[in-house]
Amino acid sequence: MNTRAITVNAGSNSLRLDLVDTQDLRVHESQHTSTPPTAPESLRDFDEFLGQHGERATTVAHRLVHGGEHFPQPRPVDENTVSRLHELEALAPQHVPSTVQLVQRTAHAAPSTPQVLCPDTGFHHTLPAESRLEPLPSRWRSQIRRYGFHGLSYAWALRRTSELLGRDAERINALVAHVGGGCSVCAIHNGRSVDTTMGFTPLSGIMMTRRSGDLDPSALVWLLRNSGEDLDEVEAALQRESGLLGLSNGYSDDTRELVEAAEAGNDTARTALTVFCRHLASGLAAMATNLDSVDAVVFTGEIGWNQPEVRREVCRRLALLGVPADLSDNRQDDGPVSGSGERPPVLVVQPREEIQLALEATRAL
Ligand SMILES: Nc1ncnc2c1ncn2[C@@H]1O[C@H](COP(=O)(O)OP(=O)(O)O)[C@@H](O)[C@H]1O
Ligand SMILES: CC(=O)OP(=O)(O)O
Ligand SMILES: [Mg+2]
Repeated sequence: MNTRAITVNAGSNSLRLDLVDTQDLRVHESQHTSTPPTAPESLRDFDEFLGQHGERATTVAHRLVHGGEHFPQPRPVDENTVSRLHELEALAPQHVPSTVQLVQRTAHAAPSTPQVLCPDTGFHHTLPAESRLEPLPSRWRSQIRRYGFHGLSYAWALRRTSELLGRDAERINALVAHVGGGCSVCAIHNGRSVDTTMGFTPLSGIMMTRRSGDLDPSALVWLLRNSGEDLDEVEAALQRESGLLGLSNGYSDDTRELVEAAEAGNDTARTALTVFCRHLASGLAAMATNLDSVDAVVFTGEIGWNQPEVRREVCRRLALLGVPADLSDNRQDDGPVSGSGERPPVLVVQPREEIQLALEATRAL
């Protein structure tokens, strides 16, 4: 029986395509392109991958970064999908327009293969009202609420944490940091998301590699009134020229380059990293206020997985919560980087959104 799903992860700066066996969860083929998903190079790789595997795949599973109100859970693509997705484009302008294009391209390349949209917001459907509400007048609150993102990554990290601790997911309390191109932190209580730092859109919460994260709302008003830049220019700067890239004066959005520069004496790079770690630690400390115990602190996402200097600095700042900071370097596999017997353990989990996508899409069909 054919059990292979194509997974499409249109990130802000990259396109990840994988062919995943939904039974043994092995990845058979991968194509990762480091240009935005609708750049010519990414589209060429997409067409080639779909051409090779599209007709024989059981499904094409797309990561939908913002599910909004229309797509609370994974759902097969139908004739209304594209018009509904258009309504979400403004909420995640770096992600949803790419997904629209890739859904349409798939329908063209593999018309008989069912497509499924898997929302990154889905994992957070358990957020209680106190974490969903924004303190705004009632006339705005029906539109503006907190959603939460990186849900595919959190769902996978929870599954792995459960396997590593040998405890049912429903009995796990954890603080999880997804640190990649976009960054957020999530509090998991008894296996459910109860709070997270990203709210209405993926521009919010803690600072990221290129995105600002939260900003004093008055700063935005001030910029629009006084900076001489128009609305689109201000938005583009917050989405693409801020975060690590902005703080390092355009030097890099990549923590590997910034760590190297900081070690060679570049103070601007060091400051950018310090602010980044402060944001992550503050996010984790804030999320801890939702829990009465913590079974594990988990780092995932590309940076969470492969940047030990960031993990150490973040954990050093969490000493008051009893989080160990004497951590080992990178691992080849998922597991603890804290010493044996230290509590709560600090775990690293390789981001595997493609496996979670394949699992969720198969369930939705
Ligand atoms: N230490 C790092 N390792 C890998 N990627 C990093 C690192 N530091 C920063 N990055 C950035 O994170 C991105 C990878 O994260 P990912 O979430 O997969 O990307 P995207 O934002 O496209 O979804 C890369 O584009 C890179 O710019
Ligand atoms: C939601 C989000 O920030 O996604 P990414 O990290 O892929 O940019
Ligand atoms: Mg990503």
